Amino acid sequence: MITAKNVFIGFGKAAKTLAGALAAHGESVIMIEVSDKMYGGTCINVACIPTKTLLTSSQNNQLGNAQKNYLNAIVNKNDVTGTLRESNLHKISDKSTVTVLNGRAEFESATQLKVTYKNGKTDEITGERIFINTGSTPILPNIPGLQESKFVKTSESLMDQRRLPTHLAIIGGGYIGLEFASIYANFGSKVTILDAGDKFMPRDERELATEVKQNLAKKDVQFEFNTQIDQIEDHAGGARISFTQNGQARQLSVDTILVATGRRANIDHLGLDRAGVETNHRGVVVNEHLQTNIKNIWAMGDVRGGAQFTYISLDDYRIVLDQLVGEGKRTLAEQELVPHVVFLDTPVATIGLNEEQAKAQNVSYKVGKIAAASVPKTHVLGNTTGYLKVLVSPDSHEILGATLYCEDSQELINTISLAMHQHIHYEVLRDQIYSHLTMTEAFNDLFSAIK
Ligand SMILES: Cc1cc2nc3c(=O)[nH]c(=O)nc-3n(C[C@H](O)[C@H](O)[C@H](O)COP(=O)(O)OP(=O)(O)OC[C@H]3O[C@@H](n4cnc5c(N)ncnc54)[C@H](O)[C@@H]3O)c2cc1C
Ligand SMILES: NC(=O)c1ccc[n+]([C@@H]2O[C@H](COP(=O)([O-])OP(=O)(O)OC[C@H]3O[C@@H](n4cnc5c(N)ncnc54)[C@H](O)[C@@H]3O)[C@@H](O)[C@H]2O)c1
Repeated sequence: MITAKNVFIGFGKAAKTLAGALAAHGESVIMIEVSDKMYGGTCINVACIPTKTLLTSSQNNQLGNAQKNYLNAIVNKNDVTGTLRESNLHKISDKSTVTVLNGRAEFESATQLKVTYKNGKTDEITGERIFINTGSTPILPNIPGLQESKFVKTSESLMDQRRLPTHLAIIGGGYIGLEFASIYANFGSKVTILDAGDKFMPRDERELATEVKQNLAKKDVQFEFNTQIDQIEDHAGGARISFTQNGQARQLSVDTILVATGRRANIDHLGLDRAGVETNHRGVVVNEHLQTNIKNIWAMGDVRGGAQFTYISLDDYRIVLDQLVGEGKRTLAEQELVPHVVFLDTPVATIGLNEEQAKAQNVSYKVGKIAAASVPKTHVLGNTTGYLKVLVSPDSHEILGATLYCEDSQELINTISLAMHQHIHYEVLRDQIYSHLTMTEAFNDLFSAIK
């Protein structure tokens, strides 16, 4: 029997950060991670870091042999994730009060876990507090032939494929579908996105969706909406996708298929019923402090069924830490207003209300919009695509929302987020002295354009 005050299931963003903080308070910690290829969690190893590394490589793509460029990028991506995995492991394991166990954890009761190692041996673990941070896993839709096909990949397995697809079909046009479309199109694959929905980027304003779609189409990314996939059949060198679109039967033959139809909480085989932990269709049920119905058990990150982002998992750590060693005031309420970024060649970053939502909700607003091409830095960067748009309240002068489709929008959006959270009047951003030459200086013109 191994005992610690704090036991973590899964080496995710929230777990590793909370484990480090509790160890810094001198508390004992056991971190259980099922895969030695996953120290640091999903983001580091198979999600954010490798996709953004591949995106960067694909943008710096040399002319010449596309397969060679792609293979070099995969090798580089593996180097980056390997380095970060190692440093993430040591950040925790080097602390004197922390033990990292490489095995699969499951509950035996509310205070006891069993860990099963690769060699079949097991250990019994007891913890005063247990934290579930097991992440999420791809949803594989129930399509005949999908599970059996040799050519069907998930985001994780596609990034391990060393052959550049000639024609990549992506089932699902959400975050993963769009980001992978951008990456693989840059490397030279033809890409077709098949989505069940009838709208491109349904959560965003049409003006944005139209521009993004046109720019992806210029890279030979094709879109098929309203599709219902009926079957996938392998043939020599590829697979045939049979689908129905607006009542018509259609087929598409490709050499690789990426399934990107969402992710579900990783709660299978955790023995949550033996601990009495309540779950629902989204994942582990938690209150606004991330406590489950069992007093000594918390759930953080994707597994608790909320928004699936690394920065949300990181904020979950803050909520729990505040309860354990702080004032217990921090709750999920802080997460209601957060930025969203889709990392395309020209990244899309949004927060709060867009103009269509403001109109639909009868919110009074003033709007400022400038073309990305009016920002000098976009010319230096060689990408003048897109626009920057903000909505402000005519009464409070606070920012209601922003839609930024331009170079470095993933960075710019954080300043807008800060201003919104701190209730800063838009004139402050308008009149601020920004360094030159930067994208941030666009705020002078953007907020001056408010009408
Ligand atoms: C392709 C892709 C790209 C993404 N890009 C971004 C992005 O750019 N920005 C962003 O904010 N978010 C992005 N996300 C989402 C982000 O990766 C996740 O929201 C985040 O990693 C979830 O972290 P987590 O803390 O919930 O747990 P995770 O990091 O998922 O960690 C869970 C860990 O638990 C382990 N585990 C599972 N079961 C057990 C068990 N029984 N015993 C022991 N260990 C177990 C797993 O092996 C894993 O290491 C992306 C996701 C994907 C798939
Ligand atoms: N930049 C980022 O922050 C980032 C990047 C990648 C992933 N993520 C996270 O990972 C999560 C999962 O990403 P995702 O792209 O898998 O999910 P998603 O929810 O973003 O998109 C899923 C898409 O699949 C479509 N779909 C569902 N079932 C289908 C079917 N049977 N046939 C055809 N289309 C179908 C949906 O209409 C939707 O457009 C995201 O929600 C996000 O939280 C974040």
